Amino acid sequence: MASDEQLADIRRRIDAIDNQLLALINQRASCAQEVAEIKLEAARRDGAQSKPVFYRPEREAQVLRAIQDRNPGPLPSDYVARIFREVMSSCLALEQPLTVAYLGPPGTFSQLAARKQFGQSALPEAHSSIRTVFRQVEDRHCDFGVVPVENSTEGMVGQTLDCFLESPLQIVGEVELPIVHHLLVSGSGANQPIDLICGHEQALAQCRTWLDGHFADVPREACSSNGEAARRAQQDGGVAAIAGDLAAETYGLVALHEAIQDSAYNTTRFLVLGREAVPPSGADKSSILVSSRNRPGALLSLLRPFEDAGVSLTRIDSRPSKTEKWTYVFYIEFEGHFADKVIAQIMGELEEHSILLKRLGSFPKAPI
Ligand SMILES: O=C(O)C(=O)C[C@]1(C(=O)O)C=C[C@@H](O)C=C1
Repeated sequence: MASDEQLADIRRRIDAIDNQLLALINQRASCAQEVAEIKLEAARRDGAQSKPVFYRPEREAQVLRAIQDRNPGPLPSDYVARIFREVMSSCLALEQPLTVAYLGPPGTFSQLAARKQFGQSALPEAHSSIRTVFRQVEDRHCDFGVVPVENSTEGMVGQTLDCFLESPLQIVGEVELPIVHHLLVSGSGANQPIDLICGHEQALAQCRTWLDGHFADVPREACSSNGEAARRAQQDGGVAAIAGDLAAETYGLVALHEAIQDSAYNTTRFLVLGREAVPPSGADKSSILVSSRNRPGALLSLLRPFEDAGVSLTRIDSRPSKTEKWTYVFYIEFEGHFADKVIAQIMGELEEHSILLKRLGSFPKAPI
């Protein structure tokens, strides 16, 4: 068979498969609509004042894990999972379009994290501070929120932990993003000398060695976000921004130098904020804020129950309590769900040793 005919034959097969996919995806969407009806009916029966929560992070995590486990290839499992994330995002939009507050302006890694968690069919809303993202969800202006919590090179984001101290919100998910920074300039500034480099303070820190090696004499200025730095570069050809692909796309910038972060493993974790607790998904983490009286062995008494029960801690950090001098609140993240018997026992023991114990939420481990 001549190659033209071979090509035409394969394309006919692809068309036939696409038709099947189209029919199946729409059948799936109809099922999601039926699920929505059942959720609405249940809420009416319970006399709920507000709309039911259609988004089920634990169910989405289970679907994505099952898809990855069963994937026969040749597509890699994380590609397949991303496709199914989008399918669920579209199905959910038929049930209820979600609004998601994130740390803006448009083009930040927080926006990218929101997209990774909720897909393209959610409605992202940029907000100017981490505190405002919390408030948007607390006041029901947005359904969910996405905020950064830690970076692999720069550590914890203190502001996020401080907000949890005062907020009734729950952690309902986590998102991990590899952070790749570029040195971006406006198209018109590509041949112009750079007289200022802007970036979020964490971005500047994450690229410090590279900047010292390549632009030691150019002043650096910290901005409120990478998106804001990109906006500055768009307006002024002499300004270069440190930001990622989404910022380049959003503000029409070009990369003078790509992937300038000092660590190849530079990763940021984000937390997804919601108003309701998430049931177990089968592979979960939980977070608490806990504080004990300032006495010898205090931290040990908070950690021992985890060790005795053989529960792995995935993160521990401290913040000044802000109520008393030299007292600290510990942010502890661990494997398991508050509904697990062993975790409930640990919480019981911690209650005895602590002066503050706040459960921030149990949530599915990031499936992709
Ligand atoms: O199973 C549900 O509760 C659904 O609403 C269906 C579905 C899906 O498309 O699979 C859609 C949205 C939810 O976040 C979880 C799953």
